[in-house]
Amino acid sequence: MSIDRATRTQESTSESSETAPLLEVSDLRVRFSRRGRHVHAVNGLSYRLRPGRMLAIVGESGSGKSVSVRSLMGLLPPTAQVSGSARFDGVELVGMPDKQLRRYRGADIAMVFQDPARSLNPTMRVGNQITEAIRAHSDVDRARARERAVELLRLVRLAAPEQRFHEYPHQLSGGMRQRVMIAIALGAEPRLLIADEATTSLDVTTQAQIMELLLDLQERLNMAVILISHDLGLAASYAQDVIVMYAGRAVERAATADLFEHVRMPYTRALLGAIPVLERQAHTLLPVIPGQPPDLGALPQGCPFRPRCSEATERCSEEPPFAEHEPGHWWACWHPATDQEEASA
Ligand SMILES: Nc1ncnc2c1ncn2[C@@H]1O[C@H](COP(=O)(O)OP(=O)(O)OP(=O)(O)O)[C@@H](O)[C@H]1O
Repeated sequence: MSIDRATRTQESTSESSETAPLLEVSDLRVRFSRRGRHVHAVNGLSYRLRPGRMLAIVGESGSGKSVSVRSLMGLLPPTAQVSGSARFDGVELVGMPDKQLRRYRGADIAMVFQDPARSLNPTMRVGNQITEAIRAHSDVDRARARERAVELLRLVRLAAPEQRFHEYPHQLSGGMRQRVMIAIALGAEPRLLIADEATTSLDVTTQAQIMELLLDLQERLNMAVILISHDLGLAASYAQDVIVMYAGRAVERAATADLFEHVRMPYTRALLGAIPVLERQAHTLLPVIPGQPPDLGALPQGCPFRPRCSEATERCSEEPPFAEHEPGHWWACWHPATDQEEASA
């Protein structure tokens, strides 16, 4: 797997660890309750994110990735009960009234989703959609907002931005629409951009271009980025830190190069091991691991990965704590892999 970039960026870890975190999530929990049934979608998630860094949250479908970030933005249905803490620039988001939260949503914190075709207004020229986003968050006149919209289209590397400004979403390709969505998100000059499977529906070449763009913007604007993805290859190539989620909880977390070079958790190892070596060069979707993730409404006792884990023993009926076992490297497992095992795998 290509981790050159991760290795390079990891070198700056100690330097950036001096910077105060922009986002500090502690023991975040989300529970959906309906007719007496409780679904624990997020179970005690904690992480810190500094400006100018990209954190990837990866895991199989249903592991709680999207719910965890949507809960920060107040984008969950009323059946969701959110607890714990998420401090953005020192301000607590959990429990903040929606009216107040709206000031952050789309402004300081912006989100880009998987499906730009659905997120864009089909009846409105793309330039006007960006102009509106700019004016919604800053006090500029229409002419200045239009200039800024063209600048943003140029920033997201859309060819012929003046011409594209006047086009409708259906006149653009999927990759171009995703660039427009990013331009809209950037219109408010967010300090945190959350990309939720934002490149999943794109072909591999366009996906790489969009990711390069995000990386460039992150560095130039000192923006923090959370990348939600099924795609381990994508995480390895672009993010500086990775959290692997399983059954609503973080099961392994480390700087990217550390995680991929010293995999500890059997679940992460299974995810990596199931990717054929040749395909690791390309960005591949998460492979299928035998068995199913557990029902979040009826979690097994102990480690939630136990029923699918080749290393499981009696001890795993007790839940392993998620702890920092090596500097900067966290995992939740009684039987972590060693470097020797990794080398012979
Ligand atoms: N509105 C809801 N009501 C009840 N349960 C929900 C609701 N939304 C999500 N969930 C539960 O939360 C779990 C986690 O969902 P989430 O969308 O965060 O997973 P994910 O890891 O992002 O997966 P995917 O990539 O498929 O979106 C789901 O398995 C589902 O059981």
